[in-house]
Amino acid sequence: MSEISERLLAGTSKPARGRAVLALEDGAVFEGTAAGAEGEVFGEICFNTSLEGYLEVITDPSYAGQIITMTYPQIGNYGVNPDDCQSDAPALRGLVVRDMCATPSNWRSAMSLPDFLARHGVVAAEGIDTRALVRHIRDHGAQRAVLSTTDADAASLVAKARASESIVGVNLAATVSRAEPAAFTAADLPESQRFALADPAAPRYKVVAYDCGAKRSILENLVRVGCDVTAVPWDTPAEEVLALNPDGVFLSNGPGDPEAVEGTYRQVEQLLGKVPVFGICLGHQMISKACGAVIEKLKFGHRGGNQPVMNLRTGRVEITAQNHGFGLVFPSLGPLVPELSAGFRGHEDDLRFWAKAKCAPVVANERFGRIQLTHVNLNDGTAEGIACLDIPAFSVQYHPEASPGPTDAHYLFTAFTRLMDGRDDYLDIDIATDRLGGWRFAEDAGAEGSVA
Ligand SMILES: NC(=O)CC[C@H](N)C(=O)O
Repeated sequence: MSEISERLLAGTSKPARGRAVLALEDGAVFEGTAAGAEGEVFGEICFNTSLEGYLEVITDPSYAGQIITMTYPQIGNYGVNPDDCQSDAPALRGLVVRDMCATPSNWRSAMSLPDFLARHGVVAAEGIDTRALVRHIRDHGAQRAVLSTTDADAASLVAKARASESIVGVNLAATVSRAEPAAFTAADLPESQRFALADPAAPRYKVVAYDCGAKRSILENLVRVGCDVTAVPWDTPAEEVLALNPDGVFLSNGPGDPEAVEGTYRQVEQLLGKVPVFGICLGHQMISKACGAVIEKLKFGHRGGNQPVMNLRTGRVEITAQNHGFGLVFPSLGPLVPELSAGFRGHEDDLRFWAKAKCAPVVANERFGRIQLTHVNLNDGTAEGIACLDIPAFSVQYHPEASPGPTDAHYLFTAFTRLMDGRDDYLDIDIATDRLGGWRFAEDAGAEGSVA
């Protein structure tokens, strides 16, 4: 068993029993039964709509500071497999489900989910009316909350939620980054996934990855498309990164408020234009911040595996995995360039305008030249991706690595390799030939770049 798997499975704590109560700052209270560690935790209450993949959600460092409820009612059915984990410990503060399964049935499972949560100190509740809770969050927005197995008094808990710290303005990336640089190579790919995944491409690109709480599967996908990855701490000075002479720099996902991660985006300002850059989620927000953009807090965010996104350059729609609570305000990047923005009438708040206009609009950014809006969320018209046209850099707000979720957007990893190859058409990949890239049967489909 790998060192990481051992750490993930260590411990002997048993799940708490008895009542568990969730209280929100607006006074809403939900009662259930304890299904994880004993204790009392504070965090932002959010929901995730994935039908499966609870383990990837629980161990995704981007959930630091949050209490997550799953809309899918049965959680834990297939147990805990360390190879699916996205980091070596859960980062979220608490978990709320309708029905927790304590007796999983799955040949890959090493233990039950309640045992796993108890061992890692994650407070959890089951038996909560999660449909009511999710509707409440949708109507009233994400907010501060407390989940407790030690205090069952509603008034006391609501007061505690109101007195708790907001995640806004807090640098949570620093809490889940790494202390030292480390290589991530083909040797780090989990053995047990070989039955489904193609062998990685031979390493051709030296990539430095800013680790602001990177999901393992992102690093794995970079390796699979031929990157030799060195993961570095979130605030590594740009000069140190450039001294490594990389072919490209990758900016990872990460938790919390991007405004507070100044130690990363100040470095990105120095890197843009000097080396090809690709960012995912928080990484996309870091590129946006480096370009001087405004980032807004979304009402309740996008978390799940069924978010439709249109690639405005190709007109293709991808079903994507997402996890973010903040988003780029695209118009804040600069004024539109009329001759590159067909149907131009000025900036539109609802970016679905550009989907209807069949146009990927371009703005003139003061710092880095022309920037194109490449991807739009079709549910709510928010920005999901940008590409710099005068320097080699692009980013997406969503998760091409999925884990959990659909693999339609895998082509973006291939696109990064094409960017490092110096190709102007790096983003114009037909997802029909690359959407399964990396999976073993993709070899037959002729997936580009992702198989050896
Ligand atoms: N998954 C991520 O990288 C999350 C990005 C950021 N912390 C947000 O919530 O918007």
